[in-house]
Amino acid sequence: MTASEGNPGQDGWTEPRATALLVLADGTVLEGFGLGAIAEAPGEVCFNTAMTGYQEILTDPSYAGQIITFTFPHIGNVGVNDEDTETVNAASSSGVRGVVLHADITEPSNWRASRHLDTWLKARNIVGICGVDTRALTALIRDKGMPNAILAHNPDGVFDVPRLKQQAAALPDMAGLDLVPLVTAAQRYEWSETPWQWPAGYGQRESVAHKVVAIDYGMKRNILRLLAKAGCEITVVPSTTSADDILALKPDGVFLSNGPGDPAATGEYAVPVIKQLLDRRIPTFGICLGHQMLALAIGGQTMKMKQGHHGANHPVQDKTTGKVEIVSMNHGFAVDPATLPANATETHVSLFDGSNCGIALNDRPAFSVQHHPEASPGPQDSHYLFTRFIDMMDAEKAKTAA
Ligand SMILES: NC(=O)CC[C@H](N)C(=O)O
Repeated sequence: MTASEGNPGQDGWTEPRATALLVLADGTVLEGFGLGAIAEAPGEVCFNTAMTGYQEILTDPSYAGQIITFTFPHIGNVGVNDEDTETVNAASSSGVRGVVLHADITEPSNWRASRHLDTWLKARNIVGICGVDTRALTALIRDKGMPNAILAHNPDGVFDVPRLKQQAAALPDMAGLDLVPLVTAAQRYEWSETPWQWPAGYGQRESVAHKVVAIDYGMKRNILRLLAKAGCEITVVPSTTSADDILALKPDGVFLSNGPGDPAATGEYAVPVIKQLLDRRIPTFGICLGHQMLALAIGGQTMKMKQGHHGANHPVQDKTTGKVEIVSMNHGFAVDPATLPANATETHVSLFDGSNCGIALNDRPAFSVQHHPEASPGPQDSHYLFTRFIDMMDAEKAKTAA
């Protein structure tokens, strides 16, 4: 059912009846028209300000347990294709649970499109709603923080609102939730694909200079492609892989991936492993959840943000160079810079709200950033942060050789 088709009201065809409801934990009910899967999806509602890249956003495993409200009103115009999916397991539907749109989805208009977004949402079991005043919902999130909610879609327009309200109010807080097990790889695998280039599409790594183990907390393909392009032979390992098993692969460096949920809730398996790798002076690079867990591993703390950062136009300053970058962001937790130990330096900061966006260790070869360089505007196949990681591995190799 789409908004343009509508549904008859109880007294005839005068009023289109709501076929989807977004029921917030505080009892607020937003009505609209259902899209995607016919189901009920619980999640934390965030807003994303990106004007493009919805397929990559909707397939970012970091969004597990969340419902995304797009502030850009027209989503779906270019359809979806078979190439821009970020989840490594293309069939995986364990990421985002729901999507809130202002306008109904139009017919796809793009030469790369292979499907309508609505059909694709159904196939991935993602519930959607359109016809929502997304500006008002965004304002609500900015005022009150990201609420829990249930997004319900029923083409018949019949909803048990009191039950939905009760269930929404009873949902657990995102703080304290470890969602990595939902999205991490079941088995280790090798990666050699490089970024997309006109006209050939995705390529294959040509030469190998470094061996990297990437720990999968919710890995995205384009990060792996940039590592491959930089000359890394990559083995991706599940999130619970021990430090001994990682060291047995003799890595020149370790990459800590992005991922969903509360970084502090991954304590038992992730942080102790990262600590051991740091003690062995393995060069380490972390992005987003990986950044937050590197901070935890050195004794820092993370905290829940009120509205989080989700979008493609966030200004971040690299304090080591003074340069300001416009970056992609997707996080609801942040490292508290006041808790960083003396052997760590804050390297990046958000110019939007001053929150921490990067750290480097002074006594060991390790650094990490909160934002997503592989998804940020600019020359993505040669991003300087990936070069920094390569340089770090080179420097450490030179040191051990000397
Ligand atoms: N993209 C990510 O890796 C997100 C990290 C973490 N789940 C957060 O929300 O802050």
